[in-house]
Amino acid sequence: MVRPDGLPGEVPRAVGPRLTVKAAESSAMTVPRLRIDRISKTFGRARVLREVGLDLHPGEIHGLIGQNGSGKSTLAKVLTGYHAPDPGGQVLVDGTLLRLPIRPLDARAHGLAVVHQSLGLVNDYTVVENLRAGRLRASRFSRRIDWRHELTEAREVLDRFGRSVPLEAKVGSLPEEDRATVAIARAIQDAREGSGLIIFDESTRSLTRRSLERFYEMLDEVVSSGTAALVITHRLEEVVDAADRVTVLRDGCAVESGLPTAGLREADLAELVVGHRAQVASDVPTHRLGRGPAIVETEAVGDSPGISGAADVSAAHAVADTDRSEDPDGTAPADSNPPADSGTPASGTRPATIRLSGVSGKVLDQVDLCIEPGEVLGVTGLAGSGYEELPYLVAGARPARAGRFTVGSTDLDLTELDTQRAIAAGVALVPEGREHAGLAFELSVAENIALPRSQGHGGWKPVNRTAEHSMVRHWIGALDVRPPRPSMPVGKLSGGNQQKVLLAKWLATHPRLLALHEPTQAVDVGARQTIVETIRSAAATGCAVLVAGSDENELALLCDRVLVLRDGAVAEELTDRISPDAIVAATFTSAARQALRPSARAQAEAVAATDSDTATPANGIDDGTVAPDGAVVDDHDSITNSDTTTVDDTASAAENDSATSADTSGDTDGDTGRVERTDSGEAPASASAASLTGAG
Ligand SMILES: Nc1ncnc2c1ncn2[C@@H]1O[C@H](COP(=O)(O)OP(=O)(O)OP(=O)(O)O)[C@@H](O)[C@H]1O
Repeated sequence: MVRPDGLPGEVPRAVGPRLTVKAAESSAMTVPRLRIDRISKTFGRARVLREVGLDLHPGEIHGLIGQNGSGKSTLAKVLTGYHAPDPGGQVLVDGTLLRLPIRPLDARAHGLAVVHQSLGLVNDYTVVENLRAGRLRASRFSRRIDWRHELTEAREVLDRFGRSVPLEAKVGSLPEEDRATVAIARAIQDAREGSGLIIFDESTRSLTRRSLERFYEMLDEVVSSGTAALVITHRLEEVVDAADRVTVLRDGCAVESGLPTAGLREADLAELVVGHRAQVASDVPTHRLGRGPAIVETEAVGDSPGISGAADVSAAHAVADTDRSEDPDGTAPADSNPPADSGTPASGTRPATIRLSGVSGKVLDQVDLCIEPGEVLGVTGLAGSGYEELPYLVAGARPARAGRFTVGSTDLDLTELDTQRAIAAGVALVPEGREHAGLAFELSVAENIALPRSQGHGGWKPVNRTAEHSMVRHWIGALDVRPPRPSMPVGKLSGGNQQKVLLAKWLATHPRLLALHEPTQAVDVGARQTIVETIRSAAATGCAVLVAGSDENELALLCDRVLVLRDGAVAEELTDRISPDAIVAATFTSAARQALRPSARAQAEAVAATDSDTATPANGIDDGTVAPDGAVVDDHDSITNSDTTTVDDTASAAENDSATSADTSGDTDGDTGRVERTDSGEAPASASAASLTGAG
């Protein structure tokens, strides 16, 4: 069937409203909470948003999806005033036209909150400081901050999440899931009943299944008062399950705007995202290689001295020796850098089984496992079960209490392993949290990819620029990094493209063991396929791959074998029929995944059933089929915390930033020698302000 809009694929089915009753009533009766009309944005000569239009209704959860680099984060940043849009567009909140570029104070006054992809936390601040920044109150008498009160407030906010995050820990020392929890909780605490809207830019990406379910429970509560939410995500299942409607960006254009999600499947959304049929987890064949060695497990949960943060992982890897001169049997891949770096290991590599024995960390206790060359082994479990530690322990990035790493005649004591030795032995670690542990954002794509190979044992090695250039080009091509410009600062790439660079950086070392933590986080459905294929190609050349992940879809796509951990030990091994459902069942020891937003789904299905003959058109929801009474409209007065002492005025910092972000400075394109005009105001005035505004 040919679509009227000329796009590939079938016309999406107009399957009737899947809105919650309140959202549907509101949409029929009220002005949109947010209306974006013809918003465009150009960086230099690249137009990354093209006349985007989108309505967000009171009480709805609206998904925003699209390929990496399609402009989702840019749109979110336009809405907070971080970017000035091109002239010509409009943004209205509850019918009120906002001045463009949006002033952060205006955004705030209209109840517009954003959790940016980078989470916007200050790593050196504690959890309570991050949660309460901008809201801290001084005692009336002493004029000092009442920390007891602040702790109570912060605890209450986190309790809603049902996740215990240490309130006085520095945020930089927390695992990604806790960091995401803090950022989301901070936005949700500001939600004002019946008004405002919250934008979540890929903020759920590091939430494990339970936390995701809890997140949507909370969000459901928040939107049921009339607040609206825009959820930017690559997890299509999240959109199908939890969003009322969805907007799809492709190359900066809204190819669908406000499409009801009722009746849509992940595959439909994938097709809309990439423009053609793409593989999703439900397409994965249920048979798998299933060639795992026997597993030995033990029970008790151990304790160990504190784990050093992952923040130093990248730097340590970067300065580590890549000569592998400590490799006693000479089986480690050589540090060759062939011009046509095809991804095959250097000659002389003899694939050998990797044996990990008695591995104990903070949670892991005496775990034994083997990974065959060419095998992709997944490890998963509930948060805190220990699976997240494994990649870091084998890469020397966190201290092990005990354990050995054996491959060929190389036998390493994990308690003495550091990142330099691990790299020398052919272990590459792709950590979670690329922002603070994986990439140097100010450096170019080429510099990041070349970093692990650029330093030798005891000093700098001469660099063969030609070989390096072709190696970098090879990996940019293999992983389809967009735009394919080696000279582009990594910080200016979209999140998914940054993830591809991170992977390229370590694949380029031709590791013998590639240890990955959440490797397809924040990548779109098409890029996920590319990454999966690239990892499998590395495996096909003899690399052993260890994937620690919480995303059952990713594990099902990628792995030959999956180990499910509980309480620091291997509890189950899946060797065949590795489907997302099988992984979830083994992880939660329950039969099925819970729906993310069961109440809304039930309501939507009921509405869809009764109104099936008056189906909603694909391009809008105002079909007048829903009874008008009970619509939720709330007036929203601007908030000014005049009676509170503010320690950090994030809004004004962001405003300061947006004032300077009017496309004035040049970004030199090293490939062409051209100077391109780009947004100069990317870095807000101070690091803390940048973090707190969250953009970047
Ligand atoms: N400050 C900037 N200067 C130049 N180009 C930029 C800048 N910020 C973003 N871009 C480019 O704009 C395009 C859209 O990026 P954006 O981050 O909005 O994509 P996205 O849809 O959020 O992608 P992802 O899903 O990977 O996060 C990308 O090509 C990106 O490289």
